Amino acid sequence: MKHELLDLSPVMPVVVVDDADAAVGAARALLAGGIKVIELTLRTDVALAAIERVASAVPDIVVGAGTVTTAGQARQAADAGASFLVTPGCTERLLEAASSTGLPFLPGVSTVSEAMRLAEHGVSALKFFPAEPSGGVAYLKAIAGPLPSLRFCPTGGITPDNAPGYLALPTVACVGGSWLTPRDALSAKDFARIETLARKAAALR
Ligand SMILES: O=C(O)C(=O)C[C@H](O)[C@H](O)COP(=O)(O)O
Repeated sequence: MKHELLDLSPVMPVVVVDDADAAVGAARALLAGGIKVIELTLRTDVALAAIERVASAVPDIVVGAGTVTTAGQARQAADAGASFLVTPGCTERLLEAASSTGLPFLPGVSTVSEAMRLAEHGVSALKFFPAEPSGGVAYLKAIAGPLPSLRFCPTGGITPDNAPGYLALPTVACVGGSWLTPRDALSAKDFARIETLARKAAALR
């Protein structure tokens, strides 16, 4: 993944959508709040349709696919118009499939060896997942120490309160989190609330 994509916003919103229309509204609200990127997770049946809709209806936001766990999903996300792929972990097959899409790829890692293995394949931007359960800021500091050329997007358990601690690390480009798009706000189509959360998140760095 090109580091520039991670530099678009201090927070990568991780969004679980049940409705493609709500995804479009959420993307517009995030953008209005100053967040220029959105990760739509392939956790629901409508996710691919939502990626397609957001990519065409909100061209100013960079839309990626999250929770990509199989080679088939990597191809489907690319076909739907995703601009990047995020995975919670990585396998040989997934790495191959993601590489063959030509899309920027942000694979999840939580150990030094996983990070080193991906670095051998030329992947230098990594999702640190699950960030808080794995050991948080102190743990990331320790694993990033011997790998100073890598950059991380910690995700999993990140909140507005603990985000600044991660963002202060030189190896952290941005953090990922679902708190900008609460499920109840999405289902109520409360986009004003999402915009307010986005504005606060955009000001984190
Ligand atoms: O779906 C994926 O690919 C994941 O890696 C999991 C998500 O990143 C986390 O669910 C977001 O974590 P929270 O901000 O703690 O809700």
